[in-house]
Amino acid sequence: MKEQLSRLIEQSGTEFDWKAYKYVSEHALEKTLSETNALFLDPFFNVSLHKNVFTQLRHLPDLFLVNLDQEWLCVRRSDDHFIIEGRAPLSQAQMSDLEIIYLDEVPKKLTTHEVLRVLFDAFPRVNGLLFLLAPFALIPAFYANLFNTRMIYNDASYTLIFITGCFSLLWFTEFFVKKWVKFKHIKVVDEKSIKVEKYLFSLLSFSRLPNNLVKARQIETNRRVVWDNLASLITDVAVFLVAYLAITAVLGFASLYLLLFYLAAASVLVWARYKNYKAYIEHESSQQEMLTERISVCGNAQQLRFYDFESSFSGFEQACQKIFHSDKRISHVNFHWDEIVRYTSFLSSFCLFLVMFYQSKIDIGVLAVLIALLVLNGRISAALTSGVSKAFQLLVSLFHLRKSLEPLLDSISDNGYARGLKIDTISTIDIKNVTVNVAEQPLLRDINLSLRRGESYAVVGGIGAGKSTLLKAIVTLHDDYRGSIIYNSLYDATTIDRHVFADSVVYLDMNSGFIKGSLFHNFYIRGVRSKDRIIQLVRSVFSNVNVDYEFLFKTDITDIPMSSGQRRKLMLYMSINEHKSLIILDEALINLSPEEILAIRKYIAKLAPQAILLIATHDRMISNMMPNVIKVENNTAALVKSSTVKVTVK
Ligand SMILES: Nc1ncnc2c1ncn2[C@@H]1O[C@H](COP(=O)(O)OP(=O)(O)OP(=O)(O)O)[C@@H](O)[C@H]1O
Repeated sequence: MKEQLSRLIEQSGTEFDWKAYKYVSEHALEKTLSETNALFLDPFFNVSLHKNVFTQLRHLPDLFLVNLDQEWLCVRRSDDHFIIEGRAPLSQAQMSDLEIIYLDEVPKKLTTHEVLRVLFDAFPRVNGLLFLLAPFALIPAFYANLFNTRMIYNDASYTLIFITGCFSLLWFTEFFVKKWVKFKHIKVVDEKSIKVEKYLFSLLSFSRLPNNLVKARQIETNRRVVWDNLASLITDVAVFLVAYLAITAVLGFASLYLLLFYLAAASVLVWARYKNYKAYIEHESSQQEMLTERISVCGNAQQLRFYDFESSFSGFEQACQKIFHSDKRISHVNFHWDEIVRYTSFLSSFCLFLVMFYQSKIDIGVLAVLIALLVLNGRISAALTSGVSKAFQLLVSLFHLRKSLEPLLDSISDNGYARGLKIDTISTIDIKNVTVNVAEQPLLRDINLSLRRGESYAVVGGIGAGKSTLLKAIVTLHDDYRGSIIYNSLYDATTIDRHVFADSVVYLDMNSGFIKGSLFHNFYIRGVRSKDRIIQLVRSVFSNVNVDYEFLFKTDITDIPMSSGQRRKLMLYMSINEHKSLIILDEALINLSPEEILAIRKYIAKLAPQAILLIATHDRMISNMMPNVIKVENNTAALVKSSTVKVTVK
């Protein structure tokens, strides 16, 4: 059992205290699980093991342990099959009603500061080896000093070749160890990066931030810069220390004068770099603006042809000018920086010569290692300038990380961090004394509505009346409201688990799009998993296309040419299935012919006859077709036509 548990934990990739796990003895299952649960160390998720019997196959997680004939086995889900190592895959029928153990991961509520601390903690420890590699920096110095020895003037050149061979060996050793450290660093960084992405991905749907694409992109680029720059910084500090100690070993007390020079040089370098901190920050923010501008322009590329070119370009041009301006400032900064670096290196040689000049009066022998000291001195000034530069980039990246993380994390609603209540199906929704606010102003007041299973409702009203906002509030996409929205007469909407929404709710509006990936993937993530059904539905949408393996599983959905109607129809078919008990279509039937609308309606009635169906529409045909009508007007919403109760409208 313990072995299988460790396989499950290992395969999940979560962080775990393996050392302490050694001492967990196998007791009764529940006790083993609770002792194991105490050992999860994941910085981003609260992880816990659970035992359960899943009656609904679709609720099975992708990775779990199953109790088969008194033996626990690790199972991975692949489409509709369940893969067990060393055994034939199990079918759905074989899986039903079995006891399983699975991992549940709930995102932790972290502040920006805590996320940054996790990023620092995640810095690959293997980079510590770079300190040990620093003495290799002495190789070029020793080698260059060969010219100061008699060996080079020896008649037999093979002595030089032999010595060079020995030095090359050392170089190669350093190269291979460094390469190994680099690969390990990249491997760990990749593993940690995916965790950060998983954390942000799990919270994204709870964010109310309009431009979280730009924020997510900022986090993506800057977290890597932090890890990479820290590694380089370690190398620079180590090389500086080793090379300086080597110089001290030769020059003794006199090396202190050099140290004073390095400290002065470091102060000038820090000043030169950091005085342009603002320029770098501005540069990044104008890059963000440019990205937002490009997204807007590219997203409307075809429309541009019908706009006035000069006026539409002038908006874009302003963003360009802003970025050119900051580019120019950065170029100036870098030009000056390069010159300061060159001059620092020149001055450091001068300083060394000066120290050597006086030191040679005390000990003439130091001149024998002049070349070695020159090389070491060069390494020190290179490490100094590179160190200051890396530390600067680190600081800039941390600034951007903070600036992106803060608004993103602040915008996450609290239910993103909690496991809510699980309900099998949504049978009623009661909206009680609800006042919905938009931009902190009441938009809809005192709404009281009861939505019942199997009933269909049209939601009508003028443009901007608040139909979409009301529908969003029902499915917790809009949470600025007073009053309560109660599911199944008992549970407040905000306390319902996200899995319930994924499993039981369809929410489509005009902006709903496909997720990058194959057609099959798009059906799969929306809960339609039977290949036969998918093929049948795809054929009904693309009547002239050969629906083969390539089309279904390989071609990216964004590369499939389709009309607006086909897009809309496909989206509806891939979202509706027999497990849906709440279907919200906010203007999602536009682009469809009356026949198609009727067909969709029948499809819903056939697959999910007990679902609560809400259709927000301006289309009279659709609202006339619906047995119940909710009218949103005069800052409130009320049922104006009902299949069960006669409603009188004043
Ligand atoms: N995120 C938001 N921030 C500020 N105001 C908003 C936001 N979303 C909607 N609104 C405002 O709330 C009001 C209602 O918008 P909503 O989209 O709910 O209307 P609607 O009835 O669905 O309109 P339509 O039929 O045009 O789609 C509008 O005045 C709109 O400007």
